[in-house]
Amino acid sequence: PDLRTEFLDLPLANPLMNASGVWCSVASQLEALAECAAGAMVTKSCTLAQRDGNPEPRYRATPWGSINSMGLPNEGFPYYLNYARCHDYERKPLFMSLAGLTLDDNLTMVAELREAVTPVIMELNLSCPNVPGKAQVGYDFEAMDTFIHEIADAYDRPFGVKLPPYFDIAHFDEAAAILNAYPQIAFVTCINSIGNGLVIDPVSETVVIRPKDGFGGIGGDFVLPTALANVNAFFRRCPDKKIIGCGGVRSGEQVFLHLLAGAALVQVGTQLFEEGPLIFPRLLEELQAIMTAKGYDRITDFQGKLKTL
Ligand SMILES: C=Cc1c(C(=O)O)[nH]c(=O)[nH]c1=O
Repeated sequence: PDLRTEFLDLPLANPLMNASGVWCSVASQLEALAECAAGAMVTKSCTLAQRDGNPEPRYRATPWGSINSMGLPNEGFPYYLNYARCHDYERKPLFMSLAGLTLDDNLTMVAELREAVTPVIMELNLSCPNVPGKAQVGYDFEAMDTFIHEIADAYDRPFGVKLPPYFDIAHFDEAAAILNAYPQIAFVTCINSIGNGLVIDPVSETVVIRPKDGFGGIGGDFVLPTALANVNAFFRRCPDKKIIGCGGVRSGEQVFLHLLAGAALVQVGTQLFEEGPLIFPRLLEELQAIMTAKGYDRITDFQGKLKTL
């Protein structure tokens, strides 16, 4: 079967990519992603200045997924802009995730990104759950509208937003109404981790990560139904935008489900953290086996064709 696809008129070898934050913080990781089998890649969300992030341990894998409270550690915007200037865009598209701590910081980064002659695709992160004292913009619809309005004005190109998971139909409606007011928003990435979960070790009777009394973003198997719901909810509500699916992908089957639910591309986070970039050939093989078994020749044979009862 043919796994080729396209995104914003760019050809991709396949619909897979990393989730921002995983295997994409430093040049050696970005180079590994550029060389691996994934069809695209995204950088770690960056702030204007370099950040150390939260104290360790700040990530833990569990049998059903992961918990993290990294605290937005990153090399700073100039580092990733420099990588974007050196990236081989013939090989695969590069997305750049921005997560400025203030609207002004985001505007500063966006203005510079606009001036930089590079075909990088901006993914604006509105959903970081782990910066102490910073509420998620994605859960404050007024702030979200203001952020998007200002950033759309400052950036003259199509861009996307990374959203937190929503759990209420009224919130899907309200978030989609904001996004649909901005044709410049070409894609929506659903979901970021489910914020502020708590993993407890029954033997030591202790939390498993140091920051925030052990509270952190949840990823992995556990978030799959929520991820699929958010992908499908925005797929239904934003017909003029592409949806990038993220959450709960550990095998070709979950890639298939995200595509069926309406995802154009599919990001891998927790399982990439655990397995490394060699996960991508495995996921592609597994997806092709599913497509062969079902008689699908290409992605568009089933993409977005989820059936209801
Ligand atoms: C950008 C910060 C994020 C982080 C983090 O750096 O703590 N963790 C997540 O699960 N999602 C984020 O968006």
